Amino acid sequence: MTAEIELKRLDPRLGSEFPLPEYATALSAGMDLRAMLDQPIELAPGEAQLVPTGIAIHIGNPGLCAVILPRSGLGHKQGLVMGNLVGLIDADYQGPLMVSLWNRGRFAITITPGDRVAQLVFLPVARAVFRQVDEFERSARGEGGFGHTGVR
Ligand SMILES: O=c1ccn([C@H]2C[C@H](O)[C@@H](COP(=O)(O)OP(=O)(O)OP(=O)(O)O)O2)c(=O)[nH]1
Ligand SMILES: [Mg+2]
Repeated sequence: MTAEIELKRLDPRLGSEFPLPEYATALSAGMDLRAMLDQPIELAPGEAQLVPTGIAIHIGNPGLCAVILPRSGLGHKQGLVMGNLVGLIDADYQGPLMVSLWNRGRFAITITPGDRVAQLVFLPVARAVFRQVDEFERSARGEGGFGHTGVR
């Protein structure tokens, strides 16, 4: 499925010095977001900083949202992940798209302007309308949860 999404280029270096976010391969689910910093920053172990991506998007469709996820290489090898674990972009958000970069590792990480630091994934959303009931029709799981099926 493809979806047309409005995008504003907030940083003029995008589309000139650096490409705008794009899918790297035909079937990529995420497109990388760049750290559009004025100068390099160093994230000390444990530190988080809010970094602009240089774009704004307006999804404008109640059936869609976007999430900002770590890149697996940076997240696993360097410990560069999101300070909010996952960023959720509402369909009515029109502000600058920001990434919270958190160094969860043990060594300082330097981020250079234009580095691809996270990825943006568009997802379908179901909007719930709650219907209050007194009892649920019994399901196979019932109230079991939190590991009640064991590990093996
Ligand atoms: O990593 C992120 C997470 C969120 N946002 C923007 C888009 C999102 O629609 C908005 C609000 O996010 P959220 O609802 O998760 O944050 P909140 O703390 O509940 O803020 P608000 O009170 O504005 O809803 O902030 C980002 O730019 N980057
Ligand atoms: Mg909110």
